[in-house]
Amino acid sequence: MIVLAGTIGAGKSSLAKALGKHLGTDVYYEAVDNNPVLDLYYQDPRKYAFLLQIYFLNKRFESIKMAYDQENNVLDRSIFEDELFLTLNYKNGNVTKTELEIYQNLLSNMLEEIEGMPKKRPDLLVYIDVSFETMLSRITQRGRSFEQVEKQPELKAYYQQVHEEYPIWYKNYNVSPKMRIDGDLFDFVNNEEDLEKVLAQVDKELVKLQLK
Ligand SMILES: Nc1ncnc2c1ncn2[C@@H]1O[C@H](COP(=O)(O)OP(=O)(O)OP(=O)(O)O)[C@@H](O)[C@H]1O
Ligand SMILES: Nc1nc(=O)c2ncn([C@H]3C[C@H](O)[C@@H](CO)O3)c2[nH]1
Repeated sequence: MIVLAGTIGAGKSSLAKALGKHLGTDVYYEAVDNNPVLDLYYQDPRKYAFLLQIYFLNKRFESIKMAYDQENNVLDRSIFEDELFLTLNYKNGNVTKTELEIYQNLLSNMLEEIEGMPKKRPDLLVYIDVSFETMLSRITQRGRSFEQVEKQPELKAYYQQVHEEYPIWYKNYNVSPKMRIDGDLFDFVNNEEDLEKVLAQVDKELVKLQLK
């Protein structure tokens, strides 16, 4: 199991798709399309932050259970990143202390369930690192309406916070082997050569871990 990690718009879904094709495995995407809470959250984070956290956590757990039934697969964003968003929402006053504690308790219960599963943790976490400028331009380019800074200028400060938290989160992540991909340097979406280079980096790591 390979999991993709990284800030909003880093390229997780894009690389997950390419890795799935390259390795011939299924890909479990993050629940964004048909998510009934995400656009509400962007309109009113104070009202919807807790509900969105619960929604994502539940979906993430669902994907993990399905993914664990198969030998090989790729997951778009890890369950371990959810707390980063939760903590930020707490810092920003969007979730209360009680909500924070209830969520953390639920998360640790869910992680205990995962510990009981045959495959306890990912084989490899692939972290896509991008600059703040790249993050913003990718969000603009992708064009999900509720994420646009042009419409809601205050989102820029939130994106800055998310971007600042990610390197700290990655540094502290120690659940599985991990590797970093430079998402500024490699255009693995439009440039075939870059994609080959990135896939080769992942393959090299898989060989090192005796997974390929
Ligand atoms: N390395 C790259 N080079 C050029 N464009 C990229 C790269 N990675 C992603 N993109 C583009 O950036 C946008 C965001 O990519 P993607 O949806 O894969 O990000 P994500 O990390 O899954 O985002 P989110 O966390 O919001 O779901 C898309 O338009 C995609 O085509
Ligand atoms: N608040 C919050 N908590 C989460 O756990 C979480 N996971 C993803 N997202 C947002 C980021 C992108 O807009 C979009 C796609 O990644 O969904 C989240 N937002």
